[in-house]
Amino acid sequence: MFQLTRSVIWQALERLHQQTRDDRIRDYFRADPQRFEQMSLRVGGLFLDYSKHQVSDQVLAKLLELADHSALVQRRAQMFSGDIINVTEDRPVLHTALRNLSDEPVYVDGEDVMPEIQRTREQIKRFSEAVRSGEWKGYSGKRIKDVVNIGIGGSDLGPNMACRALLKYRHPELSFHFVSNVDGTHIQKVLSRLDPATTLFIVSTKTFSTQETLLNAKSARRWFLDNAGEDADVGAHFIAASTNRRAAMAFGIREENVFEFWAWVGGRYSMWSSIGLPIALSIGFEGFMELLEGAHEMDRHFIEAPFAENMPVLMALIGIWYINFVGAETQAVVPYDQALHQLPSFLQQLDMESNGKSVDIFGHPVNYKTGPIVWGQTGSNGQHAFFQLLHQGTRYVPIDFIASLKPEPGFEDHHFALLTNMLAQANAFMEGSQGDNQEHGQHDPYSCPGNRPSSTLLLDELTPKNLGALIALYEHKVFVQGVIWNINSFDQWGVQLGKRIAGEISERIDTNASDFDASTQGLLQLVRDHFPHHATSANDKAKAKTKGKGGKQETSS
Ligand SMILES: O=P(O)(O)OC[C@H]1O[C@H](O)[C@H](O)[C@@H](O)[C@@H]1O
Repeated sequence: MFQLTRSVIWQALERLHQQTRDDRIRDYFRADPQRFEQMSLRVGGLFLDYSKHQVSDQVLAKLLELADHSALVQRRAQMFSGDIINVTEDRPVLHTALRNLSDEPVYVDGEDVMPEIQRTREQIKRFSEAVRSGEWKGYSGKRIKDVVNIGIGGSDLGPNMACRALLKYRHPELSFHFVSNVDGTHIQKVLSRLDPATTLFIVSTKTFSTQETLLNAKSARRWFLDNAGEDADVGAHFIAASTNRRAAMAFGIREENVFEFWAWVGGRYSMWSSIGLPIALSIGFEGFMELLEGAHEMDRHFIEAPFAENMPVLMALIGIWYINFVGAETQAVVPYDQALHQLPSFLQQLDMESNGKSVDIFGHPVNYKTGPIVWGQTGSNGQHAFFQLLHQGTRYVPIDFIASLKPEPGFEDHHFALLTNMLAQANAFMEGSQGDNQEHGQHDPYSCPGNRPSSTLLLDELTPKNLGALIALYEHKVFVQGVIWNINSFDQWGVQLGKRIAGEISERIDTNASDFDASTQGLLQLVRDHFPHHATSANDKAKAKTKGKGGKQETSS
């Protein structure tokens, strides 16, 4: 069996790490005046500078060999052409088809999926135009003013992040709200500010079985019925984005208002599908198409560019260098752009749910590190919160700085300060500073060690198109890493386990839970005291479930 860590290239990379571990990044620049030109590239409206990394030319060449000798070319072709690469769920992975703007067909089980994707796009177009123009009326004849997306995970983070990022393109008479947490205070707070007669709810859930989303959707419907319309009016205020048409209709959503998507779209890759409906409602269908276009262009780049000039491949390889050879545990993402403040959360799910795996595609445990801990928040706020640790702490954290060049009219001075702060930080992380006592070999509290690496990603402007390209870039980076680690980036059995146990615990609220550990039993007892009324209903449900055993297993998200 092929073992990644025993391969000649892997071992050469380990040796290279020993040889270069004391290299200073700044010395690479001194030795090579062309380093910035050579280690930066542009794709459409995105510019990546990856020169400030502790990666010598030799290391980069060896990392590229690692990619050349991996299954990347083959797996990339398999993904784009609809082969079953999500092996544990027996599915293709085709978010790229959702933004396929070429005339090329994409086949699943011998059938071209492009016509149905186009049909759904048309449906999104018609609906978003009707709501935006005011032609779509609520039950009392008023136009929609507020849109509430109810969803969680991939059914929340993508549209939420994109709507906020593209806020300046928003329809001036529409406001957007995102409810995800099962904590009732979340939905309560949102509803308290809304008028049911002018509110549209989008129940966004691939499976239509996610507990948090269903509870929030039911509370929203109850609020609507208590404060406004009747059952027959629900259809004018609730629509769904789901693969589970039947469950959505059982909820009271009209068949024509269930916006379909397909099992081969993973939750965290779904903002290009009907899950992106809030984006189309906010910025208009044309803007939504521009988002798809940006992603499609990045897809083309990913397919066509040689690895040495391929933005997602280079980002993935540099990440692998830090994770597997240098030993970094985390990856920080710091957008110097307030509109991108949800981006770290989005990327956290994208990366950690995809590559948080410890067995390879054959089910064998891996003996190397896989996906990093992804975290971050906007600069310049982060500078005044956690940057201290990055500058002087004992951890080694590679950083992705992200910013858009074009300032907001009227706020040029703010934007200038924002960008110069970002450049200053990237420089300071690399250069560090020497304290006065350095030469005496004493520990100096003023000195910063430097040699901390970063990438800088610049968008010409934060447009729908550039945002689409940015997100597709990270999707492919995660994909490339998954291929090199030989893991399945498209399942999420850990999350499914949590969902299953949550169901089991809630069913045990009034029964003997002795098969759970003592801690869970003890804690459950404390919970039980507060929910005596739940006991009977949970028990009934448990009995009903036992009766109905053997039913079809719910599809995963
Ligand atoms: O869209 P849903 O079926 O409601 O699933 C929502 C979310 O559920 C889980 O958390 C999965 O791990 C996510 O990938 C998914 O996006």
